[in-house]
Amino acid sequence: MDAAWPRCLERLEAELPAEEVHTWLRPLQVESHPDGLTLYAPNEFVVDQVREHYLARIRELVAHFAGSPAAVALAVGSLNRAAPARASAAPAASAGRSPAGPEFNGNLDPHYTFENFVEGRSNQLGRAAALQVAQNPGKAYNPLLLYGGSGLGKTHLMYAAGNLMRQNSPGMRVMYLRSEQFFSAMMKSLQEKSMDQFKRQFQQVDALLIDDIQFFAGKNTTQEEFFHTFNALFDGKQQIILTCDRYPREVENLETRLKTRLTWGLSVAIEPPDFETRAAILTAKAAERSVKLPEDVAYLIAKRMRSNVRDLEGALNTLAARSNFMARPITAEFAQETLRDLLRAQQQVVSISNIQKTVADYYQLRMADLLSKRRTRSLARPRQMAMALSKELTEHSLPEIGDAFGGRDHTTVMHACKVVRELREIDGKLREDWDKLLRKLSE
Ligand SMILES: Nc1ncnc2c1ncn2[C@@H]1O[C@H](COP(=O)(O)OP(=O)(O)OP(=O)(O)O)[C@@H](O)[C@H]1O
Repeated sequence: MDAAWPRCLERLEAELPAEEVHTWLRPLQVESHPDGLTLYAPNEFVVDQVREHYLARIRELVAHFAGSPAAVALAVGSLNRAAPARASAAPAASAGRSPAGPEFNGNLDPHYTFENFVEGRSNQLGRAAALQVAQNPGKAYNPLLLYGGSGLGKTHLMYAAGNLMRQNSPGMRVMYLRSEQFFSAMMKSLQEKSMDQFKRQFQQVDALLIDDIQFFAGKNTTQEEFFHTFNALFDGKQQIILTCDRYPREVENLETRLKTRLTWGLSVAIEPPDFETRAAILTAKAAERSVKLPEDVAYLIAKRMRSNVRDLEGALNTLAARSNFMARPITAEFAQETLRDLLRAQQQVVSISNIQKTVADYYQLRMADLLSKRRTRSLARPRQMAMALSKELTEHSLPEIGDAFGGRDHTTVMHACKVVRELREIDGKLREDWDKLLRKLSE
């Protein structure tokens, strides 16, 4: 019976999307008996999801691998200790919360930590804020809201904060939920008239981490419920960490009072990583997976793929798999060949003229002025920005960029890149302009 579960899980991994396995099945702990298994889930949401969507298939597979009929039971709890019956769970005032229940021990992926998060200018603030919160939960910033485009590391930072909180205080009850999970659990509780129980779960946590709250847009009942949950946690000084794909005030169909609450604490933007950070992420991920990725290949991919970190990882995975499969080392040529379509698709996005137009629009200048020989400051700085962006975002050489800017010398372009790089360090406004332009051009 002991071997049945790992084999069953392996089969389910082949049958189901990785995310489902990761969210619902991997957190389960298994206890085998002579006549079957008990699967312990970290909380009731997981029990419900597993029962509803996977239990029948799990039963089939366990019977198959055990070679005999087998009973499969589901329960909230862990191998060491089953959870007390729900009804006896103490309603929680902050100070009087009961000791850590096993129902709060799951759903955080331990793989995502601060150690394996690569820091760069695009995520420096977010990382620092998440670290602060993890070290002083409920005290530093509440709520902490991380916002920004898809695949930029928001969830990674959120997990890292949760994992560090648990590492620092092993009894700490940290609950991670994607907004969809909050929504479906709430709907179910409404149907079953068990809202008290639903609410109690949140009152008992020390930290609640909710991912992708833009999902609440247009769902009024969920927003209402979340609003109350939020207030109760906030009043109890329980830490709240949230992520959103944009600044909450820009999310349509989100109640104003909720938008206000969400930004009460600290809101930090996570920006697309710059070239150096992209290369460092690739190198770190390759090392983590023992993939031999030469520096020039890391630079090649980082230069061309600017959209998000998830795509970078995808490119690395593709390279590693093909290199393994074909028993060929990863070289620049191999990478060009393997990632040809992917790189071409990315490269088409930005041309120098596209950059010039975007910069001219941004600073409300005419193209002709941007490309002219006039050197007034109001023109010179935007021109330097456009040149530096062309170097950052395209494959063109310095002389080619000079040519495209009204026939300027390549040393002028080099100087522009240097000026912009230095100013980005000391001039907040210019840094903001740079980030906004990068974002516009990477969309
Ligand atoms: N700075 C970084 N260092 C290391 N890995 C990173 C970094 N940024 C992102 N990643 C990785 O990129 C992948 C996508 O990140 P994550 O899931 O956190 O993105 P997200 O911003 O939450 O996106 P979404 O809004 O789509 O959920 C993860 O595998 C994560 O580990």
